[in-house]
Amino acid sequence: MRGLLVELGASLFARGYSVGSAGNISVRLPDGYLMTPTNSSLGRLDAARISKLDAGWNHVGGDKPSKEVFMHRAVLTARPEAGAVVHLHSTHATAISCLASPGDEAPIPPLTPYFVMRVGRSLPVVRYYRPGDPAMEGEIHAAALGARAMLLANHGPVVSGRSLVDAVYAAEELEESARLALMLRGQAARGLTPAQVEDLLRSFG
Ligand SMILES: O=C(CO)COP(=O)(O)O
Ligand SMILES: [Zn+2]
Repeated sequence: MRGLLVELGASLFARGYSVGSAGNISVRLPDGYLMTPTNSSLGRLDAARISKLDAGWNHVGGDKPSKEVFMHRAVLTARPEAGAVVHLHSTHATAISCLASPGDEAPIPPLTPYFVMRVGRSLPVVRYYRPGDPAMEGEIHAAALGARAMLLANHGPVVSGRSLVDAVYAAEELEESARLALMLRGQAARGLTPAQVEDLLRSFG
């Protein structure tokens, strides 16, 4: 699992989904959690130094965990089926999180099937909190009860998945869908119909 985390972090970084030391990833284990260390670059994670937390979220190994441990705890506690959480500052999803009126439940319309299949029906926007602020935990938990992914206002996306690979795929799909939504702004785009969305959720949800 550590090797996969290093590989996927490097892949996200190489393709520009994260820059500098932005973003963090957590993975649920049978006896606790792995988390990327604070101030680490997703592009250069060291498998041996990845933070280990026990089942009570106490730091028990590796470097000091991400300052966003509350964000990851909120999602993984709200969604027992989730195996991993990916938080990025990917450009287009973050741009949408900065819109004055992003739309509370559908800041990105259902334009393509893979957005619906990987991200789901709703994408709440959680109000701005300073990075690492423990006060965000309650609202993120509440949002995660009804959604696999969310946008943090003026910050970026938080995406969960059944597995680490699923969470990464969903984070990538969210970013590309945000890019499409911005490209199509002001144009007469044809989104998926509610019936098409329901069909996708029934078939792949
Ligand atoms: O994205 C980040 C803060 O929101 C990065 O923080 P960490 O380096 O502590 O993981
Ligand atoms: Zn962040």
